[in-house]
Amino acid sequence: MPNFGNQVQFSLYQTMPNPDPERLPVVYEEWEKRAREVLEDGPFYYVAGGAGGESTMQANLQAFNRWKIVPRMLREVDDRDLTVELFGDTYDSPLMHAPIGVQSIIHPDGELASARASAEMGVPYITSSASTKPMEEIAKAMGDAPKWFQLYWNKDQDVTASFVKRAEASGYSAIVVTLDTPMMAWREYDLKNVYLPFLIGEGVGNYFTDPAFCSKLSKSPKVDPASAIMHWAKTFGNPGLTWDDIAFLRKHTRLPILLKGILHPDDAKLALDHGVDGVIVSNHGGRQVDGALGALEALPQVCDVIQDRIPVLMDSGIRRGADVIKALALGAKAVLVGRPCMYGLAAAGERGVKEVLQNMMADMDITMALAGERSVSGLDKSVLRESK
Ligand SMILES: Cc1cc2nc3c(=O)[nH]c(=O)nc-3n(C[C@H](O)[C@H](O)[C@H](O)COP(=O)(O)O)c2cc1C
Ligand SMILES: CCCCCCC(=O)C(=O)O
Repeated sequence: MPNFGNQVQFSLYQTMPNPDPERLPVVYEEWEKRAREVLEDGPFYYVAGGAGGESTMQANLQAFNRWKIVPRMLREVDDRDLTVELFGDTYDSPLMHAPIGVQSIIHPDGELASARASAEMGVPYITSSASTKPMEEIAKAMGDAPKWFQLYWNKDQDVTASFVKRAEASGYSAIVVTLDTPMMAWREYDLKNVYLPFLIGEGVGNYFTDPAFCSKLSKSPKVDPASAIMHWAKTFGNPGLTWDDIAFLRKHTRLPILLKGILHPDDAKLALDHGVDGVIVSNHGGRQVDGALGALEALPQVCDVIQDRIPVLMDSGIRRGADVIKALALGAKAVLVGRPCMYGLAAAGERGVKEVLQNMMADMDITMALAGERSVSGLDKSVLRESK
């Protein structure tokens, strides 16, 4: 994909001197502002808010400011390579669409719009267990485009096993197990707004179409949705899980397993000891533990422990191309993009998500070139300096 960034940049400049007044934002803060304009308080703050006083959300952004790029000159950066290899597959770029549930609260097309936009951009889409649309429908909307499945480990092991089986059957090529959400955090805005999407039936699409889940109900979700939601609420989270349970998952799938939510180096070591295939350094976008460290702060230590034996990915705070470059230079193989895509979805549906991903990819490509690097796989710490 040589000069991808410049092509996107020129197509934006081509509208000079009369830019289309309807054109979509380029600036991240303007996407967020657009989302604020179109969404009610409940959904907007569900997306934009974090746990407690949101100090972790702030830490995520501040962590990127602590690292500065030190550009190199005269390094023949005309042809660039954004591709990355993960689990034997080659992806067009190191960007992935983060698993995000309940997207119908943001746009009526919900996950279908995000998945299609990701497919168009060659960005792997990670379908959330808490999607409003069933995982099979999302997979179908994407055709052969790359897709992974994110698992919320249900208290009912039959449901967990069934989700993994359905994901395999519908063409997902990796399982991302999110470990940091055994229960909902203390989210002040949602409590203030008395807003929890699941209680109005959003985010249960995968459960209400699951044979194992439905077999435990006395009436089908269609006949008695309120009881089905109550059953969902009782079984959704699984705070009793331990590292020993990873063996159960390994027994139920041949797909690569990645653990999402790893921040502590000791947990990185345990992940290796338990034979998983990858880890994702993440604090869930500051939505779970208030007062936690920024995800980028945790990345170098996790990478030190992993020592390239399995891929390390990261998310939480990726907003612009430079953030991607910093995360890759500190050892991430790829990054997950979360809230920016959701603001794109709110503002302009599928087109909005595509625009956000395309611009981030272009920005990343140009920033990499200007920093003096030709390929994402060549990025390392030598391009960065830590500012005290
Ligand atoms: C509205 C919303 C819903 C989310 N739903 C899920 C989910 O279902 N599963 C999951 O693993 N992570 C979920 N996440 C966390 C994201 O995958 C990702 O870790 C986070 O958005 C990264 O932070 P950032 O968006 O601030 O960069 C959600 C995040 C948001 C904003
Ligand atoms: C009951 C907790 C559900 C959380 C699912 C969606 C999610 O991960 C989020 O951050 O919101």
